[in-house]
Amino acid sequence: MSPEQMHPLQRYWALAAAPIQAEALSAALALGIFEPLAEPRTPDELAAQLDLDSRNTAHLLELLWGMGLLERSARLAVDHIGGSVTVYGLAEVGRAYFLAVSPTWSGDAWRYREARLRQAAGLLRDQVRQGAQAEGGQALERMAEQWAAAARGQLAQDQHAATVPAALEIVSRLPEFAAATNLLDLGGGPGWVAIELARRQGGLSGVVFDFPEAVTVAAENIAAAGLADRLSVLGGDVAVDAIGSVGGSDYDLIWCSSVLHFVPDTEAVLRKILAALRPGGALICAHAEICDEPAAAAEVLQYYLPMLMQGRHVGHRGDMAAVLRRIGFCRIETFASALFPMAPLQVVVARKVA
Ligand SMILES: C[S@@+](CC[C@H](N)C(=O)[O-])C[C@H]1O[C@@H](n2cnc3c(N)ncnc32)[C@H](O)[C@@H]1O
Repeated sequence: MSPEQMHPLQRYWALAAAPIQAEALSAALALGIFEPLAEPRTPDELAAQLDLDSRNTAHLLELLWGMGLLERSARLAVDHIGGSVTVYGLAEVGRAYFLAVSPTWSGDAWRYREARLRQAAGLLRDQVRQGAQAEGGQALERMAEQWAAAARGQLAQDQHAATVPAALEIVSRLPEFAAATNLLDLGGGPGWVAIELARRQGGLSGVVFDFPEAVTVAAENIAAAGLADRLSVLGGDVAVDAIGSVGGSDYDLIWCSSVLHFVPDTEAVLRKILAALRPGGALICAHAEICDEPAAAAEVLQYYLPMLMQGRHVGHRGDMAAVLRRIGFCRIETFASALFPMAPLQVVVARKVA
């Protein structure tokens, strides 16, 4: 049905109903419903296995099927007299992202996002009335610890499920990638982007820069991946500390995704990036920008409004490219990438003059 055929109130009613779908997924994760459904089962079989109410298990499975997480099919009844019974199994998306044994398991990342957004929604009214609450002196330290915890949890899951495949796709468009030797993954958290780029391109060495607490996680992952001879870590605050080099040589590729929203002065960090690149080197920056088209703007804002209300930076479409041009980057390309699970991100590739 096209949007013109929908009742104008439908999208607002859908907002009121969204917590039911969110809770259905939340309950499925909490009750461990996806694991047994790796093999198709009837609602009765599943309910018996997990000690659940049979009737309401059937209702929940029907909604999860409607949400695209499960597949539904008919199976001949055991006694062959009662015709067929309905069985539910995992759909592709359920198997890839919500089965705990999957390498792209994203259950914790989804739960984290859902809880954070619910919490942020609860603050919104007061933030509009009173503005952002001032953060105390311990704020940066606490934030660095929270990012380190994220690097062990939801951020690693996000990287395996989305950021790494997106990064591999994005660099495959870049003529510079095949010849790149020195990479910086700026604000790289657990470091999986650097690790997978290094695996893809055997001539690549590099550095993962992040808060000291977070890069210890990256260092562990690099060691476990057997790449400690090519990748190292550097801990610091990008707003104040130097961002290093590879063995004294400038970087020829800098990857920076979803980091600059968190720094107080984006332009200052971009100037630092420009200085750290060798002539002809490229920055790839993936980040959210607010679009001019209303529905697309709402899609971005539903995730980033809480950050804006805390006083963080989220620019409008084209802002980042304009700053990069102004401070001296050249050959700037911009495109939207839908390979990220929240709203599409803007990808800006910008080069230092050769
Ligand atoms: C949203 S995560 C993105 C991580 C990674 N780039 C990705 O796309 O998966 C933001 C990262 O930026 C790092 N970060 C934020 N502010 C920073 C700062 N001032 N200095 C160093 N790292 C920072 C955080 O620790 C975190 O790892």
